[in-house]
Amino acid sequence: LALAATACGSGDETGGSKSSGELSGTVTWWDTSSVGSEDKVFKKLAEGFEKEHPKVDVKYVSVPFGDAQNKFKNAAQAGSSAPDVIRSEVAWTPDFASLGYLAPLDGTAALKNQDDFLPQAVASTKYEDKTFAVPQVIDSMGIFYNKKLMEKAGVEAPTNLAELKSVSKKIKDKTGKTGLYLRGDDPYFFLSFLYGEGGDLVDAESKTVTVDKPEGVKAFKAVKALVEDGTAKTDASDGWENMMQAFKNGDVAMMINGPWAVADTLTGKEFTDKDNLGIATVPAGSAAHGAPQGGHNLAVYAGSKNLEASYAFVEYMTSVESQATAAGELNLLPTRTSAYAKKEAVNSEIVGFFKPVVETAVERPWIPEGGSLFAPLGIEYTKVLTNQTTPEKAAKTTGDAYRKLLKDWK
Ligand SMILES: C[C@H]1O[C@H](O[C@H]2[C@H](O)[C@@H](O)[C@@H](O[C@H]3[C@H](O)[C@@H](O)[C@@H](O[C@H]4[C@H](O)[C@@H](O)[C@@H](O)O[C@@H]4CO)O[C@@H]3CO)O[C@@H]2CO)[C@H](O)[C@H](O)[C@@H]1N[C@H]1C[C@@H](CO)[C@H](O)[C@@H](O)[C@@H]1O
Repeated sequence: LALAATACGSGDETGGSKSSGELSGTVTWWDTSSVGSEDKVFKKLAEGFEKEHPKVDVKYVSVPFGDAQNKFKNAAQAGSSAPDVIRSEVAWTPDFASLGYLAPLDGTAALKNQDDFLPQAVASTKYEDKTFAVPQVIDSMGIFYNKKLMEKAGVEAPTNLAELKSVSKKIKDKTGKTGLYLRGDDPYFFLSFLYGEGGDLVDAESKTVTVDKPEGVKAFKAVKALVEDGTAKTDASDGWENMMQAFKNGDVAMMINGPWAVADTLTGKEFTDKDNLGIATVPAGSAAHGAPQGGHNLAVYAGSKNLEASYAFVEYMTSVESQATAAGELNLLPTRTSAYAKKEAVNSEIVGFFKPVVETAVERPWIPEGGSLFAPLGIEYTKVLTNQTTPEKAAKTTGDAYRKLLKDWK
């Protein structure tokens, strides 16, 4: 497969699979999973596919989550160097599908036992009644806590914002540590507070922007107060690194995060005994209680020259067995109902905790613009947390930006 090795596209030179039915050629796969923890497991799964299809060469390419969406759009638009398969985050999928960059999968080998998938995971793979991706992982958020630190302070995991404040005060008094690390450079970490005040970014049903309603202002006030009263610490940049270091080193007792953070968390000195990691549902706000739905799908590039092998690869990587492996080795949540019955998933406390959480996670509008709502929100969210704007202005500015993005929405 020397040719395949040089193929930067989708195995044009090898022309893909022969009609003989035996799959062959190259499948280039852009994987956005975390390097150093998740990527090892997914690479190994891809090698398993190659063993089953010795004439197929999977070219594994690790692409950082923050770069992949635009990198794929640019490559697909240029019609060259786009991968055959992309790990497409739930909000990217309708965006790519609306641009015609994804192969419809209905009736192909990529889609097996479709009704085995969780309906809320399937939702982000549909566009104009066609299926453009296969759900790989689903996730939501919870409050991670350091049991030893909590015990030392004589406190339990907080169930609402008032308790979050009082628990953090006791932690500070008894251990000198800050209660919560609140990620300030990624607005996804604001959503559970927005839902907690009974708010949301938009209401897709009625095509109404809702982030600038009173509930949105209250949510911005709530997170501002957490930082101002010392309950939480935050950063305007390098939030992921700072949050993970602070929690892994025991500099903070709690962080709000998701299953994708577990593998990395367990490498922290505070969690060599993994039983020291506790996870509870996010704290409720003054009006409601909710966590966002996230996750990733596998999609096939519409211009792939090796569709058959790509379909088979996607099916393999989203199969019950592959999902059980990801659950067992990385505590990631399957998107197939049947995978939750596999022993790897049953034996994962984290999967057991998050299953009901993802089942009740707040649905997001799977519209092409859905992902674009985060950039303007992120700017205002970070400015609120660093005292560069007021909650009222942040809500209004974000709402105005949304109405420019979402034509004819109220
Ligand atoms: C700003 C971005 O807003 C949105 O993203 C939302 C997202 O929709 C939310 O769902 C949520 O994602 C969860 C995610 O569900 C959750 O699984 C986890 O992901 C783990 C993986 O699990 C882990 O394996 C590993 O990969 O690492 C992943 C990340 O840790 O955590 C994610 C949240 O971090 O939150 C995202 C917002 O962050 C847009 O969609 C864009 O992404 C946009 N960025 C663009 C911006 C363009 C220029 O403006 C720039 O030019 C473009 O190139 C950039 O793409």
